[in-house]
Amino acid sequence: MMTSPSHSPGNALRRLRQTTPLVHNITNHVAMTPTANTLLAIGASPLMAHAQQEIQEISAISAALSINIGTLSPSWIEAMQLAAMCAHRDGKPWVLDPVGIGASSLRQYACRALLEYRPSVIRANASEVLALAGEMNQGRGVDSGDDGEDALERASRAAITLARAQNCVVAMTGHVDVVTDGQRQITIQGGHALMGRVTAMGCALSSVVAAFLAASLDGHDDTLQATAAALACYAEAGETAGQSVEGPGSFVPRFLDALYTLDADSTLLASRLELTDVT
Ligand SMILES: Nc1ncnc2c1ncn2[C@@H]1O[C@H](COP(=O)(O)OP(=O)(O)O)[C@@H](O)[C@H]1O
Ligand SMILES: Cc1ncsc1CCOP(=O)(O)O
Ligand SMILES: [Mg+2]
Repeated sequence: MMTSPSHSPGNALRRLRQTTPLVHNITNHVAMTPTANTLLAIGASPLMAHAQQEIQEISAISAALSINIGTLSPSWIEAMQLAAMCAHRDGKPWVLDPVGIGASSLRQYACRALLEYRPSVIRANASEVLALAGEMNQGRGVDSGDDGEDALERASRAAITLARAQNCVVAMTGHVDVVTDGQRQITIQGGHALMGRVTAMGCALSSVVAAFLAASLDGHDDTLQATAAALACYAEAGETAGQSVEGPGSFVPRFLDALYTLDADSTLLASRLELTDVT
């Protein structure tokens, strides 16, 4: 449960829909269209832009930034650094998605460079969290690895270590989601196994987190609460979509519809969250 009703995921969703925050995305080739559709479905406004020459102007009009290293190139890394620098300088929230960081030294270099600009949130699967926390883990390309209880416990500890080291919130997703700022931890239940069978679900979620930060940080929720709200909405939509589909193909449109029709008054949203202090 969240600490007070005013911090409920439903209220955060309502604020997002009322404010339609513009989210600047520098994301990968695979995730661009799914991410834009996902942001539109939940009620935010997407903008994809990665040319260095326009980053400063785009940054000036955006409410939040989402950077995703899924399909890197050297010129994109420079654009990412510039965008992260602008967000950091202007006090705007930004999210880093370290897709497949264990898979190459270019990805590791890019993340190291980007972490200099202090992301508000790192949103990653367990393999990526382990790799970023320095617990050598190559993962399986862009996907997560073991889903067992011991693996979840180990990855949760790594998420806490990472949150403390980077002084940010870490949102680690999988069959259970764990969000931590290093002192508190919120677990989020829900979603559907098919979410792991559709590409760019995590990438799009990172941008949804950015949208929730834009809508909620201004005197409403803190970064941990806003991130947990995003994950609760995603989990709820995923669970709803998964109830009546045959496979990944039909899951995608059902998921977009479920985000679009998500009921901000649903009591299920807050019940998905469990807050604990970290020892
Ligand atoms: N087995 C699962 N059961 C329920 N939800 C899942 C499952 N696998 C992934 N998800 C959900 O899918 C979304 C993307 O998470 P994840 O697959 O960990 O990211 P990525 O696509 O970056 O690897 C999250 O909302 C997560 O909760
Ligand atoms: C398959 C793939 N390859 C490079 S980026 C990408 C998309 C990864 O998406 P997600 O991390 O959301 O599953
Ligand atoms: Mg991912």
